[in-house]
Amino acid sequence: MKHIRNFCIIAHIDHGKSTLADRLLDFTGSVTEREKQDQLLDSMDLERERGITIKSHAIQMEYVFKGETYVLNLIDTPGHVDFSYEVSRSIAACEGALLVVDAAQSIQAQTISNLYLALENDLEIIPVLNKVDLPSANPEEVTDDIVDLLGCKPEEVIPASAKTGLGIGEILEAIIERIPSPTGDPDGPLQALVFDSVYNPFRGVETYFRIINGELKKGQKIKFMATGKNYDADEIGTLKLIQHPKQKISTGDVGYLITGIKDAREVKVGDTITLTENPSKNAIAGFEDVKPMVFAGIYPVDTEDFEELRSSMEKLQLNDASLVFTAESSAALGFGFRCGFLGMLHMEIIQERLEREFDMTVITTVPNVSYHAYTNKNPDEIVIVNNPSDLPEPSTLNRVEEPYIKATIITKSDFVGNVMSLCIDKRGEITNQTYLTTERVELTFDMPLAEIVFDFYDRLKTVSKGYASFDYAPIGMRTSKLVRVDILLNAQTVDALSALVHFDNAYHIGKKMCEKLKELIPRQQFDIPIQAAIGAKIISRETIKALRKDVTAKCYGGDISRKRKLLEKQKKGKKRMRQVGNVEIPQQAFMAVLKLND
Ligand SMILES: Nc1nc2c(ncn2[C@@H]2O[C@H](COP(=O)(O)OP(=O)(O)OP(=O)(O)O)[C@@H](O)[C@H]2O)c(=O)[nH]1
Repeated sequence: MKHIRNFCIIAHIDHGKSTLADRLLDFTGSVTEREKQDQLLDSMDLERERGITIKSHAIQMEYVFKGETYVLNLIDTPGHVDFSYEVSRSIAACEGALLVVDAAQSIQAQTISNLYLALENDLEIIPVLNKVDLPSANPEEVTDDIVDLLGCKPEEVIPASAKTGLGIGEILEAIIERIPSPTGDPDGPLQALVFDSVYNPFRGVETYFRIINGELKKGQKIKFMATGKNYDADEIGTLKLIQHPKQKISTGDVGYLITGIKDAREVKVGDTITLTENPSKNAIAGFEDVKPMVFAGIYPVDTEDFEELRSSMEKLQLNDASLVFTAESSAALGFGFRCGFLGMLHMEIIQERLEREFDMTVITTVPNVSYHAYTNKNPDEIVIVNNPSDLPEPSTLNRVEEPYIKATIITKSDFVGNVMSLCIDKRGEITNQTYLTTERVELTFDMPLAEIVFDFYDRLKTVSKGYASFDYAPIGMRTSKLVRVDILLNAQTVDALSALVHFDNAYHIGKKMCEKLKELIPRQQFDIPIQAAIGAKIISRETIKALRKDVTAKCYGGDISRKRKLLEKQKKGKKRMRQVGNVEIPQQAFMAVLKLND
């Protein structure tokens, strides 16, 4: 145990976490030339393309320092706010963290939020000033920022370049000297923290764990404490670039476990593994069942593909336990699924995977958050509203609560005004404003999560010219005055276009929706009225004019009454069309509410 170090790397997106991890692997000789590939840890294709680490993985290195061999377990953490629970569990499996800060960009929102997670878990922080090779690097100033943030000494900050390899030796030395070795009772009952799991189509779910107390031997009967299920530890081992099967894994170490589980949902991140015989009394604190934050409908473009979509979604769920879905039907779109996602990025990933891996063409409806509604009949009973159409009738509605977040934004002082007006426009209430330096300001807001779902990132980028970083954490439900704005096309409500919005914005949003839909829906053979309504009350109207065939074209000369007759006839025809005619709505129209400000 004395020779084990468990650490993670925390950083803002693009500050060089993956590159640094690669350099550490190189330096410790953990990778052979043949295995060398850029960004080794990002194994999913999608991850590599997007250049972000979606799932956390772990890797073991060995390093000889002062004549002794140390085992260094690097636990990789995902870099996006959607996966912050996984970050928190990875952090809980470590004793130390490298805090990587880009020498050109300095501290950003995610640097801070991840740092807080690490400090909550009493991790030893090793600050690394990365990218010092960049011409735009500003090492002195950024070192000062780090010193201010951590209250450390300037000489504790390690200047490095994950690109050139500068400082990597110092970083490894600091990991060994500054990060404490694991503590724990090797003879106690087994307690192993699950910090990640990966689906392998051939071997089933691979569980990654860190042993807090006790030891695990191959073949033992084990129990997952949160799910209460028992399995055999068919294979255990340590994770190098490939898996190394072992007979035993002991206190303080990190490893993988294969039990033949075929469904990712049976292995929950944050769960505690113990032995079926002589189990631990307590589970490790901090387990949460992650709940989806954002919901949207996913429908097959061709209604006949519904069953195929179902089987694709089921397969996706086998390897992504955070995806949830239930069948639903929409009057407008037919049969489909209401899906729950961890956040907007997760939603995009699922949509993309459906299209790439399963060759499905799908329509996604406007994402929304999960609301709590209460009716007058049962004011204490929560009605969960994951779909705007589930909102009880306004007349029976007692109140609605919506999820709120604490948003942290770091920006340049020049943009404080812009960022503030954006956040206030998004129903945010400012709670704090701190000047990190004379140039850089940290703003915190309490904001409805729903407003983040609606085009927040893009607008933040625009108003700050790209100089703002953003992170958030949920802070619970708050009562809000929410109403459902329905959209009627051809006097028929299109349920898939409904949105829950704040009462004060409803008229404005309804009007904009109608205008946007008018742009997006192609003209057809008949007039299409577009209306926005709250309950029975129409609040806005636009009309998509028909592509009118000029029936009078052939009728040159002649008298006016004949022309009129033809026009009357044409009108009648159109009326029939209106009744039976199906308005063709393009996919963008379902997302129109997200793009009202374009
Ligand atoms: N010049 C220079 N570029 C670097 C250095 N370290 C990383 N980069 C570059 O910075 C970009 C982002 O690096 P990544 O390692 O992908 O960043 P990351 O923090 O892992 O990003 P996420 O996984 O998205 O959180 C890449 O283009 C790297 O090549 C460095 O020390 N110097």
